[in-house]
Amino acid sequence: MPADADDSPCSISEGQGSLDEFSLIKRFFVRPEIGAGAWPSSSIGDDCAILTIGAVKIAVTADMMALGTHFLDDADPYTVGKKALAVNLSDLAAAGASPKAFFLSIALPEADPVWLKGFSEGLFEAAERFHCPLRGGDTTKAASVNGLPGKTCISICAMGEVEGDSYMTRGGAKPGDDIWVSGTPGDAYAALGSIWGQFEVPVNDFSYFKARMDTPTPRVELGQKLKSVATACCDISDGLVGDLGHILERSKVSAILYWKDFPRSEQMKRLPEKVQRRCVLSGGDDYELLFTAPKNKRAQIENLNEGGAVKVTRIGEIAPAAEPLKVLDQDGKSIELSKSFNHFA
Ligand SMILES: Nc1ncnc2c1ncn2[C@@H]1O[C@H](COP(=O)(O)OP(=O)(O)OP(=O)(O)O)[C@@H](O)[C@H]1O
Ligand SMILES: Cc1ncc(C[n+]2csc(CCOP(=O)(O)O)c2C)c(N)n1
Ligand SMILES: [Mg+2]
Repeated sequence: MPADADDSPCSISEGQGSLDEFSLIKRFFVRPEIGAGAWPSSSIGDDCAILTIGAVKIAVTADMMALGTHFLDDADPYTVGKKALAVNLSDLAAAGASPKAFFLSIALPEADPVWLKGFSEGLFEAAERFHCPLRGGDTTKAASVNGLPGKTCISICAMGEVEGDSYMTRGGAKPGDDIWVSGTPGDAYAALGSIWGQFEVPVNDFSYFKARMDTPTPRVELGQKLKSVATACCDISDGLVGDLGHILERSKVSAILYWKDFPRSEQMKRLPEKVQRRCVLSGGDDYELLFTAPKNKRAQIENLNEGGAVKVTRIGEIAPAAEPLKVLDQDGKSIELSKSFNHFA
């Protein structure tokens, strides 16, 4: 369905006076439209830019990942390659676009054939699975600084086909809409938080959580099915509540979420309640889809769970903008929220 485009030049939230990830984008990179003759697109702030090229629209996204910031320093190269493409395809999924091409730019401290073999195998496994060929890119050396080796940094730009006006953005959620999420968010952070020593997970469950962190499945097929019913959609990279905040801001609405309704993996349910809330609500690295849809689409959306590769679950509803975003526990009390991921907060 045609999504509501937000044409204001500055629609990314600015943090509380500080220069966090989103306030720096807004302050330094969001500009009024200058492109006479350029391919039109709505303002920066969605998972993908939807570019109109004559009668055709394409979805374009770019995601950079660095060892140490997005991957543990000793991450297995196969995992790095596979996840690097998967997170870009996840942005295409959030737009309901079908992957068609990607470009790879990579900075390497050294030309290590063992690392490159593993990386390229992971990368092309994801490319083949989603029929998305590599069409170009750039390769440079990550120079050492003050005697310290440079860090591997990967930037991928992925492009997808949009069918007519059928695509999703973060704008378009309306008061009264249901809020849905795919899969079981929080699992990836259960691995990362335990590696960082913030909490413990049962030894037998760690490999499940680690696999969810290392090998997210971009919900490309689900995105295609949702584009005709959802009013807004995003993927969850920073954390569910933080990413929902982007939908709320773009759509100029608020939301109430019901913690008792949140889908949780069996492994997640074995963790203490406080840890579950931290992981599921604000963990990040989930690459599940978070979307809104009118109540009269419930049966149609629930039908997707018949034979679909991933379940979708209703977790709340969209409220008028005047209300603050709330997550309520089973007694109707507001849950205190941790911050979702933000590179400079
Ligand atoms: N340096 C930049 N210049 C222009 N636009 C940017 C820049 N950095 C981010 N953006 C845009 O700002 C918005 C938020 O960026 P962000 O990387 O958080 O995207 P996201 O989809 O929320 O996260 P992810 O990429 O992890 O899925 C997106 O629309 C993105 O295209
Ligand atoms: C070593 C290490 N530290 C932290 C994280 C978590 N993490 C990094 S970036 C990000 C949000 C998405 O990134 P972006 O906004 O750049 O697309 C998250 C959840 C990780 N996976 N590995
Ligand atoms: Mg995204």
